[in-house]
Amino acid sequence: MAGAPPGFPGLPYHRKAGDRPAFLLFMSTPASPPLVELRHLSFGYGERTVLNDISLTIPRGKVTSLLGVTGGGKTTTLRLIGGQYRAQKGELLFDGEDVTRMDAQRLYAARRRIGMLFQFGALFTDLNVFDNVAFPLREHTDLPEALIRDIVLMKLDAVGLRGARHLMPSEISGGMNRRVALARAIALDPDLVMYDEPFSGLDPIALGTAARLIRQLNDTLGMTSLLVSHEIPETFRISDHVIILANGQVIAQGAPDEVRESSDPLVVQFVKGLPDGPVRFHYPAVSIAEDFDRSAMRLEELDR
Ligand SMILES: Nc1ncnc2c1ncn2[C@@H]1O[C@H](COP(=O)(O)OP(=O)(O)OP(=O)(O)O)[C@@H](O)[C@H]1O
Repeated sequence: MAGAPPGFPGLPYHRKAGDRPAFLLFMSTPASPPLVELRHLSFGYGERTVLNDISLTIPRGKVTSLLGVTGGGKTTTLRLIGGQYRAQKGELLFDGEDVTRMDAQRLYAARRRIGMLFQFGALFTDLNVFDNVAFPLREHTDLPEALIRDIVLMKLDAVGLRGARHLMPSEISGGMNRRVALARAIALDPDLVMYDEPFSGLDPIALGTAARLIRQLNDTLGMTSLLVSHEIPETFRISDHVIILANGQVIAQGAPDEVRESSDPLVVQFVKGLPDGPVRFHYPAVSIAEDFDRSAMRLEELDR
C-alpha cells in the first residue's frame, strides 16, 4: 500500500518500522508540551476520595504506564482523562485544554481523539473481525464504504490480522481478540490510546506479542499511549514513563530506571512485588491472642 487513502488523516503505511518521519520526531522532543496533564486534581465517588490532589503528565509521543495497588484509582484516572467523570478539584489538560471545563460538544470532539481499550475489551460477538474494526468508522464518520475497507484492512494489517478479517470473535484466540480490539481502538487514528489492563488473561507469548504491538503502534503511528497494567516487568520494558499511584497520590513518576531505583519503601514493595511492606498482607485486626482468648472464653461459656 503506497500511503494513507486520499483525504483521510491517517499516516502513510509505506514506512519501515523505526523509520520515523521528521514531524513525529518533533512531536516527541522533550520540549513539546505533554499531551495530558493533571494539575492538583482531586476526585471521589460520593464522600470517598479516590484521587487526592494529584499532579502528573503524560508525555506526547511516548508510552506511559500507570501502575499501583488494586483500588488505587488507575481506571478512575483513565475515565477522567476520557471525560467520563469530571474532577471535583484541579485541572485536567488534554492538549492544553481543560477537560473539566469543556462543554458537551468540545468534550465529544476531544473524545474522538482518544482510543480506549478496556479490560477484556469486548468485541461485538455477532460481528466478524472486519465489521468490529469498521464499527467506529461507520459510527463516527461519513467515509464511503470503499475507504472504510482500506482503513480497516490497514489497521488489521498493523496488528497482523488482515487474513482473519472474515472470522467471528468466537473463532479466534483470546490474544487475537485483544489485537482486533486494538485495531478497533486505533481505527479513528487517535492521538492518545488508553489501555486498561491489556495483558490480563493472556499467556506469556500472547502477552509479549501484545506488549510489542503497543510499543510498535505507538512509534509507527506517532500516537501517545497510556496503559494501566499489573504486569510489572513487561510494562517497564515497553514504557518510556512510569507513574505509580497509591493511597490517592502519585508516589513515583519518571523513567522506568529512575522509578526502579527509588528508595521509597512503598515503591520498592510495589516494584519488587514484596508480600510485606507499607502495604500489609493482613487486613487491620485485633491481635490473634485477643481473638483466640475471646473465642476460648465463648467456648467456656457454652460449656457451663
Ligand atoms: N463507580 C464507582 N462508584 C463508587 N466507587 C467506585 C466506582 N468505581 C470505582 N470505585 C472505587 O474507587 C476506587 C478506585 O477504583 P479504580 O477502579 O479506579 O482502581 P484501580 O486502581 O483501577 O483498581 P484495579 O487495579 O483493581 O483495577 C476503588 O476503591 C473502587 O472500589
